[in-house]
This record gives sequence, C-alpha cells and structure tokens, in this order.
Amino acid sequence: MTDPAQPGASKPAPTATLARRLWRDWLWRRRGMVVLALVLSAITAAAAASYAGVIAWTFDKLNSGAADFFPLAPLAVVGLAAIRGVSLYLQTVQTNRLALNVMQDLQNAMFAKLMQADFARLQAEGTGSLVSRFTNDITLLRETIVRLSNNLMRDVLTVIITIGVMLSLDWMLSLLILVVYPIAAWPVIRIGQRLRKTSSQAQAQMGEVTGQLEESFSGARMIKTYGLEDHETERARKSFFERLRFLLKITENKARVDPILEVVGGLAFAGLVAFAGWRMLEGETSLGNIIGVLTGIAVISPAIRALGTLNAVVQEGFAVLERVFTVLDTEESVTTALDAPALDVTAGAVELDGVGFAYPDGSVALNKISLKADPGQTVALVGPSGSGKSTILNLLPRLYDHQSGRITIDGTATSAVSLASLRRSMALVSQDVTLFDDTVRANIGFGDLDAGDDAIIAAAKAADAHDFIMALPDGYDSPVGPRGGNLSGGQRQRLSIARAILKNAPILLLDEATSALDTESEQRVQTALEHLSQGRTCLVIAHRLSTVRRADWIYVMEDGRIAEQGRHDDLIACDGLYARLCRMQFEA
Ligand SMILES: Nc1ncnc2c1ncn2[C@@H]1O[C@H](COP(=O)(O)OP(=O)(O)OP(=O)(O)O)[C@@H](O)[C@H]1O
Repeated sequence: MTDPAQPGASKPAPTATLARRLWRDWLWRRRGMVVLALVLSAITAAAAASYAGVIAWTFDKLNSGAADFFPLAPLAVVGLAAIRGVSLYLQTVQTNRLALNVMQDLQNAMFAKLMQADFARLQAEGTGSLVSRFTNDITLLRETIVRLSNNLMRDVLTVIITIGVMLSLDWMLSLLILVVYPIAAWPVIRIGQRLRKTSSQAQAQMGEVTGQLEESFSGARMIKTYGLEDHETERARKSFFERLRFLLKITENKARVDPILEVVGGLAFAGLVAFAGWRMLEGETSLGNIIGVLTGIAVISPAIRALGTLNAVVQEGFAVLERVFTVLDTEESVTTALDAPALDVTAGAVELDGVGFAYPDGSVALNKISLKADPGQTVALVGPSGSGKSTILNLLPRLYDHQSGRITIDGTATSAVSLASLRRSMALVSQDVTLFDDTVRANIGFGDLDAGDDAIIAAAKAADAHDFIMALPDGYDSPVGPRGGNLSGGQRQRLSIARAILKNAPILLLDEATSALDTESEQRVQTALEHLSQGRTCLVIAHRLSTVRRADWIYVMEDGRIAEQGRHDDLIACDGLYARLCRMQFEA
C-alpha cells in the first residue's frame, strides 16, 4: 500500500524551480486582478498626461485672442482632475489588494515548505531567524510589493504617455529632457546595488537579534538565578549597536537619492529654460508648447522621483525575495520515493545494524552501532553525556538520516517506507515537553487529530492526568498558557504522556527527564510512563535506577559506540563502565 500524504516524499525532478512555478501559477490565477490594475493604472496615467496637452492648447488659444474659449479651460482641468482622482483611488486599492495577495501566497508557501523542511535545517537556522522570515522579511517584502505595484504600473505609464504628449508639442525641447534624465538614473542605480547588499546583511542580523532576544526572555529564570542580567544587557547592547550600524548605512544610502535627483533636476530645468527661450525668440515654437512641455515635466517629475527611490526599495525587497525563494527552492534531503509503501508494524522489532552517523557539521556521533529491541521489550540506553544516546532516538523517526548500516522495523528498512507511516509508528516523549498555547484537550488531542472526547479523557486517565485536569478552572477547556506555563513541570510531562498514549504507536522513544520533580510528582509520572510502555517496544534514554532495573536489556554507550550490554545485575557484576556510571549517576 502506498502512502501519498507523506512529508519528505521526493517528487519527480522539477522543470522549473518551485518559486518560479508558484509565480507562474499565481499570475494565471489572478489574471483578472492584474488586468484590472493595469487598466486603472493606464486611465490614471492618461489623465495625468492629458494636463500637458490641455494646458498647451489653452495657452495657444488665449495667446491667439480666443477669449470666449476661456471658461472651457478650467472646466477641462477640473474634469481631468476628477477622472484622475477616481481612477487613482480605484487603482491604489486594486494594486494593494494584488500585492497583499502575493504576500499571503508567499507566506503560506514558505511556512508550508519550512514545516516540511529537514529537521537538521530547522535546527541549524534557529528559531529567531525562522521567525524573522515571517516578521521582518515579510513586512519588508509587503512594502516593496505595494510600492512596486503602485508606482511601477502607474508611474511608468504616466512617464511614457506624458513624454509622448511632450514630443508631440515640441520634440526638440522634450529630447533635451530625455537626455538629461537618464544621467540622473546612473548614480541612483549604483546606490540601489549597494543598498541591496547592506539590506541583506541587515536582515540576517535581525534574525540573530530576534533569536538572542528570545533566549534572553525565555531564559529569564536562569538569568536571574545566575545573576546574568548585566551580561545579557551587554550582549543585547552589542547587537543593538550592530543593528544601528546597518540601519545607518541603509539610511545614508537612501538619503543620497533625493539630493542627487534634486541637483540633476535643477540643472535640467535651467538648461530647458535657456533652450526654450532661445527657440521661442527664434519663432520655432509657441508659448503654449513651452508651457505644455513644462507642465509635462511637472507631471513626470514626481513619477520619476518615485521611480528613482523605487529602485532602492526594490533592491531591498529583492534581497528578501532571494531569501524567500531560497527557502522555497531548497530540496529536502530526508526523502522517500513518492510510491514508497507504508510501514506495516506487525510486532514492533527495532534493530540497528552497523549504523554510522555524523552531524552536518562533520562531528561523528555514532560509529558502527548495532542494537536491537525485541517486540514489547524495554531497552535502556545509558552512557555519559555526548555518547550518542539522543542521536539514536533522532535516527529512528528519520529526523536525520544515518550514513551507513541499516535501521529496520520488523525487518523493513526505515528508509524504504513512507516517512509519514514511519513517524506514525513511533511516539516520542522527551524531557523538554512541547505544549502549544491552546487548551488541555487540544494539547492531548495532537496525539490523534481524529480522536473524540472519550479517547482523550481515557488517555488522560491512563497518564494519571485526569484528576488535575478536572481541578483546573475550565477542566479540559483550560488554556495551558504559552509553552504550558500555567502548569507545573510534572503536569506538563503527564500531558505529553497522555498525548503519546492517545497516539497509540507500537514503538515508544522515551528520553527520561533529568530535572528533578518532587517525589509525588515523579511517582505519578513514573506510573504514567509504565502505563504508556505496556505492550510497546520501548527505547529509553535512562536516567533512573528503577528504569534500568526494569529494562529487558541495557546498552551502555561511550563515544558513539556500544561499550557494554546486558541486564542490570550482570553489568554491575562486571564492574565496568556501567557499574561506574551507576555509582555516579543513579545511586547518588
Ligand atoms: N545538532 C548537532 N550538530 C552537531 N553535533 C551534534 C548535534 N547534536 C549532537 N551532536 C554531537 O553528537 C554527539 C552525540 O550527541 P548526543 O546528543 O547523541 O549525546 P547524548 O548521549 O544524548 O548526550 P546527553 O546525555 O548529554 O543528552 C556529541 O558529541 C554532540 O556534541
């Protein structure tokens, strides 16, 4: 049986990058919106450009003494202003709607992609930096897209149509302007390029700052008890200073744009006045034409100015877009074939055979590890810190892929089955409990999203959590608070055990809590864990004497290898590493 709804299923080689496909699909789906925005932009631009023609016509008529024409001129201007006002409003709303839709699509695509991303990648990037992608990056991108769609369509059209009108009035004068304006663009483009680089660095640094702030606030207990307030303040001060440096650099670059445009604009205007005066004295152009061309400049100047600064904004936005597209186009490395069969756990035998693994940074964590847990057995992993115990628990649900050897469940290689089915077959109960800021019911319910109330309550009873839940103000509907902050450590652990019971997976991966709970709490957690491990194959990183005594088999790890194995009494009798660890770790 194949299992199509699986994370990490490798798809056929794409013909275009995901980002490009997304963009194409998006344009096609929203073609109506795009066309409407373009039409409204064109009307707005045409209304603006018409000012030059109307003014030229009016002054030439007045100059020729057609006094009866006079009331028509202001009426024409008012009419144009009204058309422009209405179309400007509609166009602004339409282009903003368009931009916000792009943003939402990108946000959704990026979040969905990151949810499917390799665990290694999420670990390496860090929470702060990931969050910053959705806060800073997306905000910056929204500003860019809004500016881009507002200014690019409308202003480019305004410039093109107005220049057309100006050329028809006096092509020589107009050409002079067309020669001078591009000269202004060159330094602006250079500034934009520099800005893009700085902006990219500033975004990355913002991610670091966010991560650091999170650490400082979430570690408040440790910071206070260790008296690290000054140290943290100093660390934050350095990051804020670094941020200031980047922002100042960006501000300086942006601030250069307007003065450059001002000076070049002034020069152009002076040249124009001199040239126009000379042509008029020579009788080669009319007063109406000159005033019309000047009106044209007045119309295109703000548009060109907006386009000039737009370049800087766009460069900034491109830096962000590059980061977003990199996320979208990164291929996962933990994958299975699309038609990979679902894992069928018949008994629950877990086996590692000569497994070797090094983390992405090259540090070797496991060296030819062979171990097995027979169906229904509890196998304990014991060893000094850094010996590779957690790594084994990471490899079983394929959070990371081993590089050599074989990992099998009931004889089937974990790499040959769908990731979703593999992960469905295991429940992980870790010492750092993850609770979402939701109700007690929802937090247990994550074990099985289809479970009804009865199943949730039964799981809570088996985890010895029902009584304390009923004592909460709203029972199962009580919020657990951010990170489960409304509950005690033991209560949080019992909720996570209830969640695992509800998941009802045949294989249990358990990382026993090292942090001390009070005796009563610990006893309750222990009882809950005993319920949970009944009838399941259980691999446990053991920190308690009672666990190792009860275990069917113990693997003692050292430097990524199995140093000893056996049952508790036999290993104690050998008086080797295990006996030493027992004396230090458990009996203390
Ligand atoms: N994400 C990671 N990136 C790089 N190296 C890592 C990573 N996680 C663990 N390691 C390294 O792999 C080795 C095994 O670590 P592991 O966490 O499996 O040990 P452990 O026995 O579970 O330790 P502890 O009891 O302290 O949790 C260690 O040398 C550790 O430094």
